[in-house]
Parts: sequence; structure tokens; C-alpha cells
Amino acid sequence: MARQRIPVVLVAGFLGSGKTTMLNHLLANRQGARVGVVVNDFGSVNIDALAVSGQVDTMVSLGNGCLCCAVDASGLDAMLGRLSSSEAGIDVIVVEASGIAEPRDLLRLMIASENPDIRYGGLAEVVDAAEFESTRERHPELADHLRIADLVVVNKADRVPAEELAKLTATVEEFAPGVPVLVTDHGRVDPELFFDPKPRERYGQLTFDDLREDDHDHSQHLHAAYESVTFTADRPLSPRRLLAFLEQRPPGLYRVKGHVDLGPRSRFGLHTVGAFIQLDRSAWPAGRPRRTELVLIGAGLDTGDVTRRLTECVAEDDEIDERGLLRILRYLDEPAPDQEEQSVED
Ligand SMILES: Nc1nc2c(ncn2[C@@H]2O[C@H](COP(=O)(O)OP(=O)(O)OP(=O)(O)O)[C@@H](O)[C@H]2O)c(=O)[nH]1
Repeated sequence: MARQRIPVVLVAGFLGSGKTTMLNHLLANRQGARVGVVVNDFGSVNIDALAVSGQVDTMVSLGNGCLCCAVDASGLDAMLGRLSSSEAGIDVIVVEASGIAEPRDLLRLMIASENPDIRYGGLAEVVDAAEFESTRERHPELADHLRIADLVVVNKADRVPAEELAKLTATVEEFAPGVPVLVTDHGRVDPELFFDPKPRERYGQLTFDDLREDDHDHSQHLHAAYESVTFTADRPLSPRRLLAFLEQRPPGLYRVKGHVDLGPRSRFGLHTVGAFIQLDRSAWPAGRPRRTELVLIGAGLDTGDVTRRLTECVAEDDEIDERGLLRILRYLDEPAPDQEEQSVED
């Protein structure tokens, strides 16, 4: 069985854009998922850590200094190592970048990590709608940040008239073509964009969440809308066409999760966040039908178009496209040669 890797979500944005507010919203609405948090704070007063410490399950602070100044990934890796250990029982890790951290450096640190228990869960860039123009003037690198984001959260929509907001959103989309943009206030984005809520355990001991039930912030349950598409196919997909779909993803597509049938070998788990694609290989569970089952999530998605494009990925014949398979296997997480022998043949 393939390991369940823990997604690591990066939350970036300039000072005061609403990162901590969004983090608090995610924590308050985590619906049973256990969230680990890494806060990259500055100075001696750990304000961000204090703001979230009331709700978080496991808190690891980076202490003084800027994460992006670290020469290698060892600092972050150690933090992620502690949070991803099986004893911690964490389902998702959120790294809140400091208001002056370079998201690109953070992303590099994350991707360079050799921790086998985690996977990249996406970079959300939080933008202050009310301060967008002035931030852009002071920090021209904002355009760069938007481009590398997997999801842009335009926050503080309550502080800007609708017309201005529409103009601003169009500017963001110009900077970051194809990147989904969610407009919200007080960081109210749906946690499902980042992690999967867990069904609450009803038997046995009370869970940590049951004990903390009263802490849940019911006033913040509204959140910015997104679309999702479920796609299933009983015939294998063409690896070549699926790869083309993933590499030229439909505008607004943020996340893909599920598993795909690419011909008579293994079952491929598929996770994508923005442009990041990861496959892992496992055997088909006994007694379960071999079929592709995917959930696709995005903002501003043309759901009909997504379904149509995926339907076109279904292979026309039973011939195995070995070359196409090789190309898509570039995204395989563990291309260990001996796995070939372990795969289940029809
Ligand atoms: N009106 C309004 N205020 C907001 C919204 N989101 C956050 N705020 C406020 O904006 C201020 C900054 O929010 P934070 O969440 O601390 O921002 P941050 O990005 O974590 O800030 P740094 O850690 O300094 O980079 C706080 O006073 C929030 O209460 C919003 O949507 N609307």
C-alpha cells in the first residue's frame, strides 16, 4: 500500500493581508482533521503563535529568524519531521510564511525536503484587497508571488466596493493566468480546498474534537465558494492525454485527487495542486473494481468543460501506450525499479 503522505500547505502574503485570520478560520472549521502549524515568526514576541495557539493541536514555532534565509531545508525539515511523525497523528500541516518571507524560497525549501511522509499541498497567496495598489507599488515582486501561487485568496473584500473588486480580480488574473482566485473576507475559505475533513469517530473514546466542540467558531462557517467535479471512468485513461490535461489544466483548476487506471498495471494515486503533479503507485485493492475516480476542485471552473476534457482522456483501445506511460511516470513519487515486479498484472 502506498503511504498516505501529509499535505503541507504554504500560506503566504504581505504584512497584514490576513494570513493568520485565514489560518484561524481553517483551524476553527477543520471538521475533525488534525492540523499541524508552523509559524514563521519574527522578533522576540511571538504574536502569530499566540494568536493561533488556542486552537492548534501541535505547535512548533520556528522562533527567531526568517525561514527563507535558512541555507538549506534542515530547519523546516526538522519541524515537518516532528509534525509528520505517526505519533503526532496530523492530517495536514499549514506553514504560515512571515509577511516578508519570499514564497519562492519557501516553495523551494518545501520541494527540496526529503521527508517521505509529506507532500506539497499548495501555496495560497493572500492578498489584501484594500491595500492591493499600494502593496503593488511598494512590492513589485507581488506579481511574481501571484504567478507562483496555486491559489490566490483576495481577502478583505468587505473593505472594497464591488466595482473596484472586480477590477482588482481582473488584474490578479492577468498577473497569474489560470490560477484560481477566491474572493473572500476574514479569510473564510473552505477548508476542503486544503484538506479533507474527517468523518467524526462516533464509537469508543471521545476524540480531541468532541472535547473541544464548544471551541468551534460557528460564526465563521460561511466561506468563499468553489466548484468541484467528480469524474469516473471504467475504461483506462490514455496516459498521454491525461498528461496533456494536467499540464494544460483548465483555468481555475486548483486541486485534483483520486486514482487513475492507466492500463494493465498498477493503480496510480494522483494528487495535483496547481502545477504540482504527483503520482504514487499501489496495487488495486482486492474485490474493488478497477476504475478511475477523481475529484477536481477549483474556483471559476467550467465544470462541463472539465468533464468533457477528461472524457476525451479515456483510451480508445486496449493497446498500451508505453511511451505515454513513461512520460507520465516522470511524476511518479518513487520510481523504484523493483516496484515494477510488485505491481498487479491482470
Ligand atoms: N475588515 C477586514 N479586516 C480583516 C480581514 N481579514 C483580516 N482582517 C484584519 O486585518 C488585520 C491583519 O490580519 P492578519 O490575519 O493578522 O494578517 P497577517 O497577514 O497574518 O499579518 P502579518 O502576520 O503581520 O503578516 C487584523 O486586524 C485582522 O483582524 C477582512 O477580510 N476584513
